Amino acid sequence: MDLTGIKVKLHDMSLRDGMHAKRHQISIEQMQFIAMGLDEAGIPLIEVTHGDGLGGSSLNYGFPAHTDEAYFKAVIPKLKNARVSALLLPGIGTVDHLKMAQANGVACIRVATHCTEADVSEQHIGMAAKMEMDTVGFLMMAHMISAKKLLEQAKLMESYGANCIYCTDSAGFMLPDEVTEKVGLLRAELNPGTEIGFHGHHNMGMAIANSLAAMEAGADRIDGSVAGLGAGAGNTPLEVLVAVLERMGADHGIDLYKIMDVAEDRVTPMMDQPIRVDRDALTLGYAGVYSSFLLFAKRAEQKYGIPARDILVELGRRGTVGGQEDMIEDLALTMAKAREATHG
Ligand SMILES: C[C@H](O)CC(=O)C(=O)O
Ligand SMILES: [Mn+2]
Repeated sequence: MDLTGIKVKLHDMSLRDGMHAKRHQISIEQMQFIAMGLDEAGIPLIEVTHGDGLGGSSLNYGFPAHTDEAYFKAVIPKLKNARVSALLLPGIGTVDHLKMAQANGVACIRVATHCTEADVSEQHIGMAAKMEMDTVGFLMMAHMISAKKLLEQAKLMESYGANCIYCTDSAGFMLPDEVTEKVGLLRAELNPGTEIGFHGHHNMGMAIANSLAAMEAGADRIDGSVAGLGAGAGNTPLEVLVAVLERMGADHGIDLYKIMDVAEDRVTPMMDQPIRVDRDALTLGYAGVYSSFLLFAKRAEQKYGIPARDILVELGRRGTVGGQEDMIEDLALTMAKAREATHG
């Protein structure tokens, strides 16, 4: 693979996808400390939002330590160069959230839908584009449909005004060939001016390889998290990706030692548990399950005595998708009752 001179924009997820791993409890001071480190290392884009996006604060998704608005007000004025993005899932986040984000200095809105539901993004993408924001369409769980179907959904988002479209491997299920096929088709068929992005999870240990495959297939933006802080086994670990890109001679614009230090000195010390491919995280990838279900399944294991792995496998078999977090406890309870009926 030759990525010599290939330009890529790295987008940090530790303060948004990382919120899942921290049960949305990152403090204001931690947010500022990490964001400033990322900025100094040259990361151009930093996502700051509840793990489930603007308006995610709820019983279903989890209540955060602070509001999105409080995080924006604390973080954005501290940044010298980096711009901040916010995630928005239509139905959870509203147009009012979008306006609040822009008023607080958010430059980029990423409108996320399940990969078959791009049509629900029309209002939010249209509004963000009209507000002249960097407007991204983010197609989640992209392993669940064919490349052709993904392209159809991507074209819808592009037609609503998105200037960048993401292929999102929410379950960390994809292998490099699938990434090549999907990102390659988006690159070939979308408008040449539309950027392409890839968001990976490390559940099968493939996040770096998949990100490289995405770049080779034409992706302009790659998501990752420092020290991998993110849902499941985490996102593409940014400091590792930067080291690999450095070796390959790609044009990434990041200071390698500074990003390593952010990972080691700022992010790792605040992890509640090691972010690694443990058997449950591996099951997410293997069974194609939404990464943010991991901690819900682990909690259900504690409560009902059903192994998280069994719960996750069943969630995968049922084809559950983001937004169905309430199903996890329901399923664990059903499985516990069935087990009791069988074993007495
Ligand atoms: C709301 C999800 O956490 C978005 C995401 O990062 C993914 O689908 O992956
Ligand atoms: Mn993610």
